[in-house]
Amino acid sequence: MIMSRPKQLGSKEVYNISNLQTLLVQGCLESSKNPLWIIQKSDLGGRGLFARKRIHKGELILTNKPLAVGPRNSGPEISFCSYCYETSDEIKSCEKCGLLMCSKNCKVSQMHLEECKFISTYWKPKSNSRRILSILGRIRIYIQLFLLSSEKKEILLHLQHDSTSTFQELEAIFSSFHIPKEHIELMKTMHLILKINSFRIPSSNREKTIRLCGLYPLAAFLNHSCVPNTRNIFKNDKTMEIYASRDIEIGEEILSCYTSLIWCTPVRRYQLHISKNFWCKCSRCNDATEMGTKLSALKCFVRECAGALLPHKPLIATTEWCCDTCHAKVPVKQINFLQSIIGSLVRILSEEEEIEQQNVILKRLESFLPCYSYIFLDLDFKRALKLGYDWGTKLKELSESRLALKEKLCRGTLRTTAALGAGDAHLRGLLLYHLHAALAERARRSPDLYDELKSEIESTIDQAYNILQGDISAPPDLELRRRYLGPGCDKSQEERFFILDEKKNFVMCTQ
Ligand SMILES: C[S@@+](CC[C@H](N)C(=O)[O-])C[C@H]1O[C@@H](n2cnc3c(N)ncnc32)[C@H](O)[C@@H]1O
Repeated sequence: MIMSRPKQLGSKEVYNISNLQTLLVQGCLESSKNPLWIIQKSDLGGRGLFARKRIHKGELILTNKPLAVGPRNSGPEISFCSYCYETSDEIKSCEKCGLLMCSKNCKVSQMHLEECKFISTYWKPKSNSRRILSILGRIRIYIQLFLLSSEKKEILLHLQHDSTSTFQELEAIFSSFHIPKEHIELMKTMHLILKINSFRIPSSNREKTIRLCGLYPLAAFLNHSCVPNTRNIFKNDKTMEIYASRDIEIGEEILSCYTSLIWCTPVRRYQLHISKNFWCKCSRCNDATEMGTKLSALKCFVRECAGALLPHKPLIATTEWCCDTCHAKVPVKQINFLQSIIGSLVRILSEEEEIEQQNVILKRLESFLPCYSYIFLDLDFKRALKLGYDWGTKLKELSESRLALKEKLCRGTLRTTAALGAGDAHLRGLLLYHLHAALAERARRSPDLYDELKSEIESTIDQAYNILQGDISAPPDLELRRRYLGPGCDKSQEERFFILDEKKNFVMCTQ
């Protein structure tokens, strides 16, 4: 049970990289014995995974099972099963350990039996109140880490940890349970490791589960880039698969993205600093124009000038901003002030569900922001996905103009993500799916248009399928649409469009 606290990553750990490679290959047995990756020292920071051979776009690079999965820290206090993480009102606590569970299946699972023994032996709740028992479910991720095999624990202790984090989130636990002192110390270490290395697991489309994160021992060695060359897929059993989102050359670092591709440089860098404790220095962060997209831009303050203000030295937080047309310079203080006003408007915008109301706020934002600002891109992306799928209106019920808007938003957002060099990122898969859905709906309404739209209807669903297949958050009818509306289907037009009938589609998707 005793584990020593990992040291800060230093030259000794880098020196031990070949041992680490062996440890990871042996400890992550789900990966092939002849991996496509090798662990090496990275210029970005610490160690990273590098391509041992040329990896082609779409190729599976690695498969990784989590060491532990648990609820993300944030989130509302809702009742959920500590094992399957489904939300339910039918939750009862185990009379031995107090963990809350929804069914006998969860209660008799091997995992619960082991954890139940551990909790009832070492951790005593100070009361049996529901609040305290629900805390136990939220910290099961630590219990899973305590119970790892010695081989897996060794990998865990090689992971980088955040030396600056506080333990505020753990205080509620320490004050609610009698926990041995050495466990408290270990939980603090685990907390630091989880902060830097855990991955958000997307929510499943089928079950109502709470928001989860997982610790993936091999994927934890992937460094970050704001223009990554991989995408992650999470399977139903929470296994992660990493695919190449573009071709990766031999010796090139394999990079993941810890943040949103759509956000602009100052926002991404700040979020990475807060969440993962580093200032990103990747090629996109170092390019003020972000591959020519100018997502960070503000309108120039000089009257009559149609130029855009961009950070002069984007890696320096205090850098002045310069106009790309009249070359006027603006101190960062003024920029920060304006950005805080924009931030308040964006907060109102994100709470507003009505497109008409959103448009009023957008008009105000247009006074400060050029049309290519990331704020409009982010909104376009959300609207493209929600139109016909959320806001209480189904695709079939969308007006002609809203359907055309959905198509336009998908195309515009796809163009910008392509300019960023994001390759076959997850977000491109979603946009292609929604573009396909809008085109197919147009052809369903006007069958005469089918021949004209057919090849794009087919290619968009085919590409979306190749990117999203197998992911727990993929649209439920992805596979069905590809089978009926994708390339190579020999059914008649009428038969192919049969699946757009919602009731039949639903029955077939759940079969
Ligand atoms: C999940 S770990 C990645 C593996 C890590 N390099 C190691 O040696 O264990 C994340 C940490 O790696 C470093 N890192 C990852 N990507 C980076 C980047 N683009 N720029 C600077 N540091 C980065 C940061 O210290 C970050 O907190």
